[in-house]
Amino acid sequence: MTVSSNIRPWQSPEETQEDLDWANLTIIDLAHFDEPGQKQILANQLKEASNSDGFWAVINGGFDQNDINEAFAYGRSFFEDYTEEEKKALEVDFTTGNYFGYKVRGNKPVFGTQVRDNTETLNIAKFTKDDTFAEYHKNNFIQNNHDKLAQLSRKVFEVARKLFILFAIILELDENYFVDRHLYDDPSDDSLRFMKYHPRTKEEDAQVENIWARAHTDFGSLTLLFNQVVAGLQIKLADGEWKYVKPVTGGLICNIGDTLNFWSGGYFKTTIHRVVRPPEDQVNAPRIGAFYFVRPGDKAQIQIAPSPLLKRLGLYRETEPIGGTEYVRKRVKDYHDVKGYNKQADKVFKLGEFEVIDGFN
Ligand SMILES: O=C(O)CCC(=O)C(=O)O
Ligand SMILES: [Fe+2]
Repeated sequence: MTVSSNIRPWQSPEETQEDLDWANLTIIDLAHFDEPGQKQILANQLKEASNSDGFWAVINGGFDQNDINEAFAYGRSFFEDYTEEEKKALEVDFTTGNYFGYKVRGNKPVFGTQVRDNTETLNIAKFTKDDTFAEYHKNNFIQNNHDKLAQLSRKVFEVARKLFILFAIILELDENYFVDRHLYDDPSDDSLRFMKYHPRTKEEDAQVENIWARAHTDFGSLTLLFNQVVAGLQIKLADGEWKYVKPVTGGLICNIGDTLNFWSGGYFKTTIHRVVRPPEDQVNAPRIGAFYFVRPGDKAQIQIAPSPLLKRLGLYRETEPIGGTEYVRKRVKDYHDVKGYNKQADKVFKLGEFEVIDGFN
């Protein structure tokens, strides 16, 4: 067994010198969140972002660039310090629709070619008070770093909790409307994710239109991405143009997923995004990703929130509630329990009145 209580420090790769077409992300500074009057100010800023690009960056939510580098150091340790056998001790079983554990690289062909996907992924379930997900923590990496990962998972969730308060304020709901539906200690398929992209050759990438992660929207309520220095993540703006997400030192890049979009009657935008082959000066840099995905669980019934704002805007209607976990598992299964990653352009995923476009060109 590889014991790695000594995690090697992470050296952030150099930023690209290429002049890429960057998106203008709003920066939400949480430094003064708890001071009187601040939440309303931040809610106004977030309203703009969530209503237009659906992506923004958070700073001072308890993370600085050192904390972010530390998270990357843990991610790298999993991918590089553990054997295939140790990693596979906890392998994802997509037939169940839960996405906990390890997904090997290259398990599926892309766009009907011979080229295979280039990502290794580890999804770490929550560390709740009742240890609800203990069975999904059974691998050497998680065991060796249990307390640290538990701390990291809760700490990043705290940023999401603050954002949920702002979303409720925007919709003129009780401040805890979304907080109560996304409690860390309630069971839900949230995950702290580490991901590693393995560069392919130029020729291989050309066969799959240089796509490293096909266009999609995120399944859950909120996604937080630890500042990614290696360019490649692109968002699709309302005018159809793709823009790169620029690194934000010390920032967490956040975006709205399909469930929060539904909860808000479509008011909070869920933005299509993808990952393309990085620029040539970064293509061989290690592209490790660290994320937190917040997803509704059993206690969260997804339905359009009875928001005064949505009512005024004509976006409110009564909807039949959908169980959070039921939705998440069906969606994961539908997306991943397949023979290959194809475009499936305009394919629709439907559960009750909840419809999501699930494939894009
Ligand atoms: O790796 C990235 O930059 C984004 C990946 C992503 O969109 C996802 O895993 O949902
Ligand atoms: Fe995504």
